Amino acid sequence: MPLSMVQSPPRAAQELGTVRAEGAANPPAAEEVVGQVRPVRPRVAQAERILEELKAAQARKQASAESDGASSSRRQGQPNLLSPDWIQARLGGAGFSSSTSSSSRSKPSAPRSARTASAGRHILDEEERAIRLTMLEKTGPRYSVESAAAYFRSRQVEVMKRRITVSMPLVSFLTRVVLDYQAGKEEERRPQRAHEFLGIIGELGPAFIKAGQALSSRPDLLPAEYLNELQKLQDRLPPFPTELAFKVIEEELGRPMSEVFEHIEPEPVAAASIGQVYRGVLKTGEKVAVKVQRPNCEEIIAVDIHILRQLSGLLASFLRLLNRELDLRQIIDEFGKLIYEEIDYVKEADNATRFMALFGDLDGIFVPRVFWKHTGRRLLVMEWVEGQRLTSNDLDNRPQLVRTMVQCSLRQMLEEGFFHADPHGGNLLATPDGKLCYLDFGMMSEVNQKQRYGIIEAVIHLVNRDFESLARLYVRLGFIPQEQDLRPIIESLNDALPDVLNASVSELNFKSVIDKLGAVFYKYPFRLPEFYTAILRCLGVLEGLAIQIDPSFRIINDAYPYIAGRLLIDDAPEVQDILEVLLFNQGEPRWDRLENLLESAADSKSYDVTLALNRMVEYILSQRAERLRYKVADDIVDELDELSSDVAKYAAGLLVQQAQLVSKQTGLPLLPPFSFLARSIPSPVETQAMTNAARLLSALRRSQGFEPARLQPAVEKFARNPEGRRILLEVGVNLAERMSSRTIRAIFNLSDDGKRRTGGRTGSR
Ligand SMILES: Nc1ncnc2c1ncn2[C@@H]1O[C@H](COP(=O)(O)OP(=O)(O)OP(=O)(O)O)[C@@H](O)[C@H]1O
Repeated sequence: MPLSMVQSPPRAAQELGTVRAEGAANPPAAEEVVGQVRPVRPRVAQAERILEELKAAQARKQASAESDGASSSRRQGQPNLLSPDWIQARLGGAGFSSSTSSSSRSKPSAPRSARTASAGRHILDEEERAIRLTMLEKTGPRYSVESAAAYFRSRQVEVMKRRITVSMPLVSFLTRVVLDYQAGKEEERRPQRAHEFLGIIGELGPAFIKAGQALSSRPDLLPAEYLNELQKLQDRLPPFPTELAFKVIEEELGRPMSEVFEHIEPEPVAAASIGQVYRGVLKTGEKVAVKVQRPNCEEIIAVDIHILRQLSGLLASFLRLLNRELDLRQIIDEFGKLIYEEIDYVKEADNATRFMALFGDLDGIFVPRVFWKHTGRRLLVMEWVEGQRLTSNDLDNRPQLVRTMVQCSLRQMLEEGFFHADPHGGNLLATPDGKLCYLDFGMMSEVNQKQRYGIIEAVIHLVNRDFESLARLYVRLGFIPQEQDLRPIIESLNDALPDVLNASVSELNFKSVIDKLGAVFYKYPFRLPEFYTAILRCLGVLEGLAIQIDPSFRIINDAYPYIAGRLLIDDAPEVQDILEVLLFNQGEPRWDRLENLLESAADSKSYDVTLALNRMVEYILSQRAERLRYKVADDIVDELDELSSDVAKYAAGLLVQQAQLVSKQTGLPLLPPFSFLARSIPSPVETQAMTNAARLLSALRRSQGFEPARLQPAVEKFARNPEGRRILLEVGVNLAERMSSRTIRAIFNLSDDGKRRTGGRTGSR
């Protein structure tokens, strides 16, 4: 693969950056750019001196705080040592903005909790990050169509050569597919063509490999055969020469490597499309992983995206012949933004720092620390982690590691909304002390609160096979256009999923659900946002990895209890909306679903049943449940009435049975009242109402946080509320009425079959 196809001048990336920063229509000539020197060197010494001062001051501050128990430094008028302003002032302030604004694309600085969360081990990371950012270029590489166009205007010949290399295999491939289509053989030949496509993409270099990987999780764009082939794309390329890597390291450090590293092994431990990783030791003694970007990586990627955009019209006309209408430019631009994030190692370091702050202290999780002081846009220095691959047979705690991995991923996606979107085997290690270590923070994804609720809702509808609600949710989330007729989609979902979902929750294989859903996404005009495809990919990868370790593993087995627990304890209005859709059908309670939810949630560690019951009380008393609560109360009366009658009959039947046994063993006649009861009471059989109640009680008892005493405040709250009192009174009176009428009927031996309710829990099953 001609990686060096576009040989740019040494500072071409900087030039791209210059054009970006200035938004100039005419790019500066390459020679002018080569002459630019970044003001890194003098600042290194200066900033390091400041860092030393800062560390010393920090130590003094801590010591004084420990001795007098107060943060006296502030009171004595000392500056806030962490403030970017202070750092900037010490640097002379020339043209550098504050740490957080110095990179407009960077995530906000790791939250303060980062320091408390990972206290001790990483106390100075944030300060080092702030200092380091003042030394780096203001912004990292940023995807800009205009800047690329301006840059490549003066490099037409190189672009043309690359364009021929790229377009030949792509156009010839698409021609073959169109011919298949016209011959009515496209579906039949799809697996073969998908395989050819994989070969072509793999040969075209980093931008295409990354694009192929991104496409592999886009069921709305490609059929399953292509997705499956593209998922095999190996992000492994032959390593580039170590001398070049060391050159990049020195450029990024702004000084000789020997000033920072005691030693770096000459052979990389891994080489991927964007960079390669070396193992080394810092002068200060720490073992580190040194990730170095391929030389000219930004230009290699920029030219390919530029060419893809140029070819988009032609490619789209091929797709039209296949009856696919796609906005290729928009898709390419989305991809461009993603890949540009990946080639900025400061962004990756930011991700790692943020990830550590959020998850580094969780039980069983390890996140390596970033050495900010030595990290740059093309160089990432991280703590070296000794560990084995998760799939290694030598590990004896693999099932535990899998559970930790799944629980941590769910927490990332559904609680914090910041998740590792590429948790494959190479990015997860098992450490010698039994922890799960995450590596490679280049591909992270974010989900906002609303989207998180959307995911929870989608899983709930899927598990309950409520495809109508699922389709409506997709419209609400903007995956399907508003005007789309939903009936065929609901039908397709129904047709596609019953086989899969007929399995019990514990047998449900997530990959097959994704595949079947994917077929529907492909057939109808779905446009899936990045967060959703990232989640599907992440869950699919997790399940695949987990199954390698434990073939019986089903991700939904761990995910559903977690989601059920979240639903029951979260009091956000969005969650109440989901619960209403789930638990009521046109005002009729669906008790079986509540029961399933409570049962599933019982297996979740992050769920507290007392909290859930309190939430239910609050909900029932709330304004929004006004129309539902009396229906709920009626059903409870039915249920208790039926249950008490069944239990009484069962107990009486049991007594009679025992008496009959004794009479048989002793030869004595059956005495009253047993002789009387034996005529009217059938032998004891556990009824549906009793089974349900037993299941419910057992689920409550096994739930985290179940303590009857803790329920008291909720009960009191209910009883003190006027509406609650009215409901209690109504339940009490109705129940008493039913019971007395039942007793009278029993005494006079009248049948009560006609009185049995038809609705309620058992009735709605
Ligand atoms: N901190 C570390 N400690 C030990 N090994 C590491 C560390 N970081 C990276 N590695 C090794 O280098 C390999 C590649 O690292 P990483 O995944 O970060 O690179 P990449 O270029 O982004 O690759 P890809 O995206 O294909 O996974 C890892 O699979 C691991 O073997």
